[in-house]
Amino acid sequence: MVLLKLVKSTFSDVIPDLIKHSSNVTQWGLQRGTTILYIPYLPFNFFLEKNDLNSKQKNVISNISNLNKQTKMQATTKIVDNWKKVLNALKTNRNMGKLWSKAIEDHSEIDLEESKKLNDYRLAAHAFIWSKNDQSLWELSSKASIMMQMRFDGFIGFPGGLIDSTDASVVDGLNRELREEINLNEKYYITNENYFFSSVNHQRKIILHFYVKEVTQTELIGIEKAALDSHDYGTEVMGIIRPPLYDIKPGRGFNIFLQNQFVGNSLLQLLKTMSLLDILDNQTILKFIDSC
Ligand SMILES: O=c1[nH]cnc2c1ncn2[C@H]1C[C@H](O)[C@@H](COP(=O)(O)OP(=O)(O)O)O1
Repeated sequence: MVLLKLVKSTFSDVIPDLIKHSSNVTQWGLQRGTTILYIPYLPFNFFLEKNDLNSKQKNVISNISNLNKQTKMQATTKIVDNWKKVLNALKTNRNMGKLWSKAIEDHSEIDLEESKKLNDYRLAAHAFIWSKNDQSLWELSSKASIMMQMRFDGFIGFPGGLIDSTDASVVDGLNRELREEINLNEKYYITNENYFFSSVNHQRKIILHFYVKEVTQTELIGIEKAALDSHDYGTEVMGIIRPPLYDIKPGRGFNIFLQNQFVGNSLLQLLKTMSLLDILDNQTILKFIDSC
Protein backbone atom coordinates (compact mmCIF):
# COMPACT_ATOMS: atom_id res chain seq x y z
CA MET A 1 0.00 0.00 0.00
CA VAL A 2 2.83 2.38 0.83
CA LEU A 3 4.31 1.44 -2.50
CA LEU A 4 1.08 2.43 -4.20
CA LYS A 5 1.14 5.83 -2.54
CA LEU A 6 4.60 6.29 -3.98
CA VAL A 7 3.48 5.20 -7.40
CA LYS A 8 0.66 7.69 -7.35
CA SER A 9 2.81 10.66 -6.45
CA THR A 10 5.56 9.70 -8.89
CA PHE A 11 3.52 8.78 -11.90
CA SER A 12 0.58 11.11 -11.73
CA ASP A 13 2.73 13.80 -13.34
CA VAL A 14 3.68 11.50 -16.19
CA ILE A 15 0.19 10.41 -17.12
CA PRO A 16 -2.30 12.49 -15.14
CA ASP A 17 -5.33 11.12 -16.99
CA LEU A 18 -4.44 7.54 -16.09
CA ILE A 19 -4.91 8.06 -12.38
CA LYS A 20 -8.43 9.30 -12.21
CA HIS A 21 -8.82 9.32 -8.51
CA SER A 22 -7.54 7.68 -5.38
CA SER A 23 -9.66 6.96 -2.40
CA ASN A 24 -9.66 5.89 1.20
CA VAL A 25 -11.19 2.48 1.27
CA THR A 26 -12.25 2.17 4.88
CA GLN A 27 -15.43 0.54 3.63
CA TRP A 28 -13.30 -2.41 2.56
CA GLY A 29 -11.87 -2.67 6.04
CA LEU A 30 -8.53 -1.13 5.13
CA GLN A 31 -7.04 1.32 7.59
CA ARG A 32 -8.07 4.95 7.33
CA GLY A 33 -5.37 6.81 5.48
CA THR A 34 -4.54 3.89 3.22
CA THR A 35 -4.49 5.07 -0.33
CA ILE A 36 -5.08 2.78 -3.24
CA LEU A 37 -5.05 3.52 -6.88
CA TYR A 38 -8.38 3.65 -8.62
CA ILE A 39 -7.68 2.67 -12.17
CA PRO A 40 -9.82 4.22 -14.91
CA TYR A 41 -12.49 2.24 -16.66
CA LEU A 42 -10.55 2.13 -19.91
CA PRO A 43 -8.45 -1.02 -20.29
CA PHE A 44 -4.69 -0.58 -20.14
CA ASN A 45 -4.39 -1.72 -23.75
CA PHE A 46 -6.23 1.44 -24.71
CA PHE A 47 -3.34 3.48 -23.36
CA LEU A 48 -0.66 1.10 -24.58
CA GLU A 49 -2.02 1.32 -28.11
CA LYS A 50 -2.02 5.12 -28.09
CA ASN A 51 0.56 6.34 -30.60
CA ASP A 52 1.40 9.50 -28.70
CA LEU A 53 2.95 7.68 -25.74
CA ASN A 54 6.71 7.26 -25.59
CA SER A 55 8.30 4.01 -24.44
CA LYS A 56 8.88 5.35 -20.92
CA GLN A 57 5.21 6.16 -20.53
CA LYS A 58 4.22 2.76 -21.90
CA ASN A 59 6.55 1.14 -19.39
CA VAL A 60 4.94 3.07 -16.57
CA ILE A 61 1.49 1.94 -17.68
CA SER A 62 2.58 -1.70 -17.80
CA ASN A 63 3.98 -1.42 -14.27
CA ILE A 64 0.80 0.16 -12.98
CA SER A 65 -1.24 -2.49 -14.76
CA ASN A 66 0.61 -5.20 -12.80
CA LEU A 67 0.25 -3.27 -9.54
CA ASN A 68 -3.44 -2.86 -10.26
CA LYS A 69 -3.82 -6.65 -10.42
CA GLN A 70 -2.05 -7.02 -7.05
CA THR A 71 -4.11 -4.25 -5.48
CA LYS A 72 -7.31 -5.79 -6.71
CA MET A 73 -6.31 -9.11 -5.17
CA GLN A 74 -5.52 -7.49 -1.80
CA ALA A 75 -8.71 -5.47 -1.83
CA THR A 76 -10.74 -8.54 -2.80
CA THR A 77 -9.30 -10.48 0.16
CA LYS A 78 -10.39 -7.66 2.46
CA ILE A 79 -13.86 -7.58 0.93
CA VAL A 80 -14.21 -11.33 1.36
CA ASP A 81 -13.05 -11.10 5.01
CA ASN A 82 -15.53 -8.35 5.69
CA TRP A 83 -18.26 -10.27 3.91
CA LYS A 84 -17.62 -13.18 6.31
CA LYS A 85 -18.21 -10.74 9.19
CA VAL A 86 -21.51 -9.70 7.59
CA LEU A 87 -22.56 -13.36 7.28
CA ASN A 88 -21.63 -14.03 10.88
CA ALA A 89 -23.53 -10.99 12.11
CA LEU A 90 -26.58 -12.14 10.14
CA LYS A 91 -26.36 -15.62 11.63
CA THR A 92 -26.01 -14.50 15.22
CA ASN A 93 -28.44 -11.57 15.28
CA ARG A 94 -31.48 -12.74 17.25
CA ASN A 95 -33.81 -10.09 15.90
CA MET A 96 -33.47 -11.37 12.37
CA GLY A 97 -35.30 -14.60 13.08
CA LYS A 98 -34.33 -18.25 13.10
CA LEU A 99 -35.50 -18.71 9.54
CA TRP A 100 -32.88 -16.31 8.37
CA SER A 101 -29.86 -17.91 9.99
CA LYS A 102 -31.04 -21.24 8.55
CA ALA A 103 -31.28 -19.67 5.11
CA ILE A 104 -27.65 -18.60 5.35
CA GLU A 105 -26.52 -22.04 6.43
CA ASP A 106 -28.54 -23.75 3.70
CA HIS A 107 -27.30 -21.66 0.75
CA SER A 108 -23.83 -21.35 -0.64
CA GLU A 109 -22.49 -19.62 -3.69
CA ILE A 110 -21.81 -21.75 -6.74
CA ASP A 111 -19.94 -21.10 -9.94
CA LEU A 112 -22.21 -21.02 -13.01
CA GLU A 113 -20.28 -23.79 -14.78
CA GLU A 114 -20.28 -25.95 -11.62
CA SER A 115 -24.02 -25.47 -11.25
CA LYS A 116 -24.58 -26.94 -14.73
CA LYS A 117 -23.17 -30.27 -13.49
CA LEU A 118 -25.99 -30.58 -10.92
CA ASN A 119 -28.48 -31.61 -13.57
CA ASP A 120 -31.02 -33.15 -11.22
CA TYR A 121 -31.46 -29.85 -9.33
CA ARG A 122 -34.37 -27.48 -9.96
CA LEU A 123 -33.50 -24.04 -11.30
CA ALA A 124 -34.91 -20.69 -10.26
CA ALA A 125 -33.92 -17.19 -11.30
CA HIS A 126 -34.70 -13.80 -9.79
CA ALA A 127 -33.94 -10.23 -10.81
CA PHE A 128 -32.62 -7.20 -8.98
CA ILE A 129 -34.07 -4.30 -10.99
CA TRP A 130 -32.75 -1.00 -9.71
CA SER A 131 -31.94 2.61 -10.45
CA LYS A 132 -29.62 5.19 -9.04
CA ASN A 133 -31.64 7.50 -6.86
CA ASP A 134 -31.90 11.23 -7.17
CA GLN A 135 -34.75 11.58 -4.67
CA SER A 136 -34.34 12.47 -1.02
CA LEU A 137 -36.51 12.55 2.07
CA TRP A 138 -35.85 15.62 4.25
CA GLU A 139 -32.09 15.56 4.67
CA LEU A 140 -32.00 11.78 4.15
CA SER A 141 -30.90 10.27 0.90
CA SER A 142 -30.20 6.80 -0.41
CA LYS A 143 -28.06 5.93 -3.36
CA ALA A 144 -30.49 3.56 -5.05
CA SER A 145 -34.05 2.40 -5.54
CA ILE A 146 -34.37 -1.38 -5.66
CA MET A 147 -37.44 -3.35 -6.68
CA MET A 148 -38.57 -6.13 -4.33
CA GLN A 149 -41.97 -7.62 -3.68
CA MET A 150 -44.24 -8.69 -0.85
CA ARG A 151 -45.21 -12.24 -1.68
CA PHE A 152 -48.42 -14.17 -1.08
CA ASP A 153 -46.72 -16.08 1.77
CA GLY A 154 -45.76 -12.94 3.71
CA PHE A 155 -42.10 -13.21 2.76
CA ILE A 156 -40.19 -10.54 0.88
CA GLY A 157 -38.25 -11.51 -2.22
CA PHE A 158 -37.28 -10.51 -5.74
CA PRO A 159 -39.47 -11.02 -8.80
CA GLY A 160 -38.70 -14.24 -10.65
CA GLY A 161 -39.38 -17.91 -10.08
CA LEU A 162 -38.82 -21.50 -11.04
CA ILE A 163 -37.61 -22.30 -14.54
CA ASP A 164 -39.96 -24.73 -16.34
CA SER A 165 -38.92 -27.53 -18.65
CA THR A 166 -40.76 -25.64 -21.41
CA ASP A 167 -38.56 -22.54 -21.03
CA ALA A 168 -35.92 -22.33 -23.75
CA SER A 169 -33.30 -21.08 -21.27
CA VAL A 170 -32.90 -19.71 -17.74
CA VAL A 171 -33.18 -16.18 -19.05
CA ASP A 172 -36.33 -17.04 -21.04
CA GLY A 173 -37.87 -18.59 -17.93
CA LEU A 174 -36.93 -15.55 -15.85
CA ASN A 175 -38.49 -13.17 -18.39
CA ARG A 176 -41.65 -15.29 -18.44
CA GLU A 177 -41.84 -15.01 -14.63
CA LEU A 178 -41.16 -11.27 -14.78
CA ARG A 179 -43.97 -10.89 -17.31
CA GLU A 180 -46.37 -12.83 -15.07
CA GLU A 181 -45.35 -11.23 -11.78
CA ILE A 182 -44.56 -7.63 -12.69
CA ASN A 183 -45.82 -7.25 -16.25
CA LEU A 184 -42.30 -6.32 -17.36
CA ASN A 185 -42.17 -4.69 -20.77
CA GLU A 186 -39.97 -6.67 -23.12
CA LYS A 187 -37.68 -3.71 -23.69
CA TYR A 188 -36.39 -4.36 -20.15
CA TYR A 189 -36.01 -8.11 -20.54
CA ILE A 190 -33.07 -9.73 -18.80
CA THR A 191 -30.20 -11.03 -20.94
CA ASN A 192 -27.19 -13.19 -20.11
CA GLU A 193 -25.19 -10.00 -19.70
CA ASN A 194 -27.25 -9.23 -16.60
CA TYR A 195 -26.08 -12.42 -14.87
CA PHE A 196 -24.60 -11.71 -11.44
CA PHE A 197 -24.11 -14.87 -9.35
CA SER A 198 -25.68 -18.19 -8.40
CA SER A 199 -26.39 -19.97 -5.11
CA VAL A 200 -27.23 -23.55 -4.31
CA ASN A 201 -29.32 -25.20 -1.62
CA HIS A 202 -28.25 -28.85 -1.55
CA GLN A 203 -30.95 -29.90 0.96
CA ARG A 204 -33.69 -28.63 -1.33
CA LYS A 205 -31.75 -29.44 -4.49
CA ILE A 206 -32.29 -26.04 -6.04
CA ILE A 207 -30.00 -23.61 -7.83
CA LEU A 208 -30.85 -19.91 -7.60
CA HIS A 209 -29.51 -17.72 -10.38
CA PHE A 210 -29.43 -13.98 -9.80
CA TYR A 211 -29.51 -11.21 -12.41
CA VAL A 212 -29.08 -7.46 -12.07
CA LYS A 213 -30.67 -4.87 -14.34
CA GLU A 214 -30.07 -1.14 -13.97
CA VAL A 215 -32.63 1.30 -15.36
CA THR A 216 -33.13 5.03 -14.90
CA GLN A 217 -35.21 6.39 -12.06
CA THR A 218 -38.01 7.34 -14.46
CA GLU A 219 -37.95 3.89 -16.05
CA LEU A 220 -38.10 2.23 -12.62
CA ILE A 221 -41.20 4.23 -11.70
CA GLY A 222 -42.79 3.14 -15.02
CA ILE A 223 -41.91 -0.51 -14.30
CA GLU A 224 -43.42 -0.23 -10.81
CA LYS A 225 -46.65 1.27 -12.18
CA ALA A 226 -46.95 -1.39 -14.87
CA ALA A 227 -46.60 -4.09 -12.19
CA LEU A 228 -50.08 -3.20 -10.89
CA ASP A 229 -51.51 -4.66 -14.11
CA SER A 230 -49.63 -7.95 -13.92
CA HIS A 231 -51.34 -11.32 -14.06
CA ASP A 232 -50.15 -12.22 -10.53
CA TYR A 233 -50.81 -8.87 -8.87
CA GLY A 234 -53.02 -9.31 -5.82
CA THR A 235 -52.63 -13.09 -5.79
CA GLU A 236 -48.97 -14.22 -5.83
CA VAL A 237 -47.64 -10.68 -5.63
CA MET A 238 -49.17 -8.55 -2.90
CA GLY A 239 -47.19 -5.43 -3.69
CA ILE A 240 -44.03 -3.93 -5.08
CA ILE A 241 -41.75 -2.47 -2.45
CA ARG A 242 -38.44 -0.62 -2.24
CA PRO A 243 -36.16 -1.36 0.70
CA PRO A 244 -35.82 1.91 2.64
CA LEU A 245 -32.06 2.32 2.61
CA TYR A 246 -32.21 5.24 5.02
CA ASP A 247 -30.12 5.46 8.12
CA ILE A 248 -32.51 7.19 10.52
CA LYS A 249 -31.45 7.64 14.10
CA PRO A 250 -32.16 6.20 16.59
CA GLY A 251 -32.37 2.74 15.05
CA ARG A 252 -34.96 3.32 12.35
CA GLY A 253 -34.76 2.83 8.61
CA PHE A 254 -33.02 -0.03 6.85
CA ASN A 255 -32.36 -1.94 10.07
CA ILE A 256 -36.12 -2.19 10.68
CA PHE A 257 -36.57 -3.49 7.13
CA LEU A 258 -33.96 -6.18 7.85
CA GLN A 259 -36.25 -7.63 10.52
CA ASN A 260 -38.73 -8.85 7.88
CA GLN A 261 -38.74 -12.46 6.75
CA PHE A 262 -37.07 -13.01 3.39
CA VAL A 263 -37.68 -15.93 1.05
CA GLY A 264 -34.83 -18.29 0.08
CA ASN A 265 -31.56 -16.42 0.26
CA SER A 266 -33.05 -13.15 -1.04
CA LEU A 267 -31.72 -11.06 1.84
CA LEU A 268 -28.23 -12.31 1.11
CA GLN A 269 -28.77 -11.55 -2.56
CA LEU A 270 -29.88 -8.04 -1.64
CA LEU A 271 -26.98 -7.27 0.70
CA LYS A 272 -24.34 -8.83 -1.47
CA THR A 273 -25.51 -7.08 -4.62
CA MET A 274 -25.69 -3.73 -2.85
CA SER A 275 -22.18 -4.29 -1.59
CA LEU A 276 -20.86 -5.27 -5.05
CA LEU A 277 -22.57 -2.31 -6.71
CA ASP A 278 -21.29 -0.03 -3.95
CA ILE A 279 -24.80 1.03 -2.97
CA LEU A 280 -23.97 0.19 0.65
CA ASP A 281 -20.53 -0.83 1.82
CA ASN A 282 -19.94 -3.82 4.09
CA GLN A 283 -19.16 -1.67 7.15
CA THR A 284 -22.49 0.12 6.81
CA ILE A 285 -24.30 -3.19 6.26
CA LEU A 286 -22.67 -4.51 9.45
CA LYS A 287 -23.76 -1.39 11.31
CA PHE A 288 -27.37 -1.86 10.17
CA ILE A 289 -27.36 -5.52 11.20
CA ASP A 290 -25.85 -4.70 14.57
CA SER A 291 -28.55 -2.10 15.24
CA CYS A 292 -31.41 -4.51 14.46
O1 LIG B 1 -36.04 -13.56 -4.32
C1 LIG B 1 -35.67 -14.71 -4.14
N1 LIG B 1 -34.37 -14.98 -3.95
C2 LIG B 1 -33.93 -16.24 -3.72
N2 LIG B 1 -34.73 -17.30 -3.69
C3 LIG B 1 -36.05 -17.07 -3.87
C4 LIG B 1 -36.58 -15.81 -4.10
N3 LIG B 1 -37.92 -15.92 -4.25
C5 LIG B 1 -38.20 -17.22 -4.14
N4 LIG B 1 -37.08 -17.91 -3.91
C6 LIG B 1 -36.94 -19.36 -3.80
C7 LIG B 1 -38.06 -20.05 -3.10
C8 LIG B 1 -38.27 -21.28 -3.93
O2 LIG B 1 -37.42 -22.31 -3.47
C9 LIG B 1 -37.80 -20.91 -5.31
C10 LIG B 1 -38.86 -20.54 -6.29
O3 LIG B 1 -39.79 -19.71 -5.63
P1 LIG B 1 -40.78 -18.74 -6.39
O4 LIG B 1 -40.05 -17.54 -6.83
O5 LIG B 1 -41.92 -18.50 -5.46
O6 LIG B 1 -41.21 -19.59 -7.65
P2 LIG B 1 -42.57 -19.59 -8.48
O7 LIG B 1 -42.97 -18.15 -8.67
O8 LIG B 1 -43.56 -20.35 -7.68
O9 LIG B 1 -42.21 -20.27 -9.77
O10 LIG B 1 -36.95 -19.81 -5.14
